[in-house]
Amino acid sequence: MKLAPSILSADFAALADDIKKVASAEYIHIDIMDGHFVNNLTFGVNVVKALRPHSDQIFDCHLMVDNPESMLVDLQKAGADLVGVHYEACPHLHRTLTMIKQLGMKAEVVINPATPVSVIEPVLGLVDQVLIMTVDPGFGGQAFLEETLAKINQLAIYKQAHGLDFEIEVDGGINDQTIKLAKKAGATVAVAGSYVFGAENPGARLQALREGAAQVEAD
Ligand SMILES: O=C(CO)[C@@H](O)[C@H](O)COP(=O)(O)O
Repeated sequence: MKLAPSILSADFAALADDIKKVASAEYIHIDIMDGHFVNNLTFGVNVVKALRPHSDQIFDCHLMVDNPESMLVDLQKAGADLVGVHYEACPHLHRTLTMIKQLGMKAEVVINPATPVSVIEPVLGLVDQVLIMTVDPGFGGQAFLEETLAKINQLAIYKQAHGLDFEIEVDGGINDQTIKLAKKAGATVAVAGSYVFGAENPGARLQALREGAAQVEAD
């Protein structure tokens, strides 16, 4: 499984130093929140740009914002590799995902825990990654919602049945135990914030996640 440490739980005064502590991860997960779509405000395009010279990892930008289309060009210039937009924030989802791809970035669609997989079926042929939120977005440190496991599994089955090729990412409440449930259900990428950056040694936490995931076979 690929790992995506979320800098939402890193030290905001030392982000460049903190991402070096998770250099063994495939992705850096960057939660961009606008205080409208979710009730929290984090960082924007300027932070993506400032961090870019400090890492060669995939910058996985999760947009928890209204009107995400308005920041796509700037995100591309800042060095984002993969951009996730919420189904719940995009009335013209097909167009928004196409715009991400035309800008040369990988496109991801994100759904909240209460949103069914069926609503994104029309865009699954377009995307590089689907993010199934395993908590309601906005804050780190929440408990993994086990109700989302059925959706992960449903998506994995749909992907296989239709011969599609996208990663299935999970985000929220991931630790060395819940990563096993997510992998068994079919997830291929795991975001983890507080479990990684809340520890003295974030690198050791990544290793624990890898060991947890290695103990299970996907369904
Ligand atoms: O998108 C979000 C929260 O909205 C996440 O990326 C959090 O950063 C996950 O934090 P933990 O649940 O792993 O602490």
